[in-house]
Amino acid sequence: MSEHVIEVNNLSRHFGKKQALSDVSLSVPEGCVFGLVGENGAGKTTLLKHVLGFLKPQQGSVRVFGLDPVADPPGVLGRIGHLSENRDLPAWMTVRELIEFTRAFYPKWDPVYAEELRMMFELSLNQKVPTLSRGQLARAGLLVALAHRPPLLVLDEPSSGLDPVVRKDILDAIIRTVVDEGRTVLFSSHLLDEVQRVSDRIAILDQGKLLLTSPLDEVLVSHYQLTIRFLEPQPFFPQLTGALMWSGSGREWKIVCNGQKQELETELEQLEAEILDQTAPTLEEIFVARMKSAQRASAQE
Ligand SMILES: Nc1ncnc2c1ncn2[C@@H]1O[C@H](COP(=O)(O)OP(=O)(O)OP(=O)(O)O)[C@@H](O)[C@H]1O
Repeated sequence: MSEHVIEVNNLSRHFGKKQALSDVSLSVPEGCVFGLVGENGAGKTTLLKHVLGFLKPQQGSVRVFGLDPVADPPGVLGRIGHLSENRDLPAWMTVRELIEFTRAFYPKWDPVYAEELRMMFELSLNQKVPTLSRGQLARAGLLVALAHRPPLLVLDEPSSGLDPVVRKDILDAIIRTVVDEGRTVLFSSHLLDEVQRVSDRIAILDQGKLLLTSPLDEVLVSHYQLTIRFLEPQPFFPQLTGALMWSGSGREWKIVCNGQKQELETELEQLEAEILDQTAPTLEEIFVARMKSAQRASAQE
């Protein structure tokens, strides 16, 4: 098997006139937590469905464990723990039946771990699936995704419906345990602080296009935030190399930038502007800056 658990090459997908994915290429190395981020409708679920083999690529290819997930569903799905966006669990079952039913599909099901997770998630065996709250549904979905100790976990918005305490304590613990055991996690999330906390690598999707895919620490060190003061008030923010997003008015502005600082510093000198402060932006600030910059670029096309 290649060292990449998932390889996506030039994947494109449209639904009617809607281009949901456009020439997306990325790879997920073994043993990594890969966070997939993007606004609503960016194409995250569509990408995950291709990884699971639920959608066939219209263009490009997807390989999971070196296999085509559409051609070999047992070879791929049997090794994946999956939490879907809609948590679509069988509505007629109790939690006990859900556990027994799912167990039948997985020879490597670990009943002791399943029980540990059930206790941790405070799920009662006799509760019926339709009566579970959103948070309980997510926890039940996570339980059945995890209890066969799959080498790959694919989680679509795992935090959605979980309260902050559960989210932080349980999700982080699960994700770290999975990776400490050498397994791999691919998850999508809107919660950028969470993605920053747990991910080794990230990808940002914007309207079906891949804006960036990189190790998280590289993303963080290649962006910086400056507070600058001009000699004279500026009616508009001037063009500056690497500036992705700016806010402010008059003489003082805050900017989020990407890339080498040297060129920007020279430009600031020429504009008689001084740097008052430099900080490291959070992933959320970088994400917003990248989206704004992409929107400006597409408005100019
Ligand atoms: N089966 C489908 N039929 C028609 N359009 C679809 C279908 N599935 C997805 N789309 C469209 O493709 C685009 C990408 O959808 P997708 O669900 O992948 O986005 P997402 O990033 O997961 O969004 P969210 O964060 O809201 O879950 C959206 O415009 C969506 O409406």
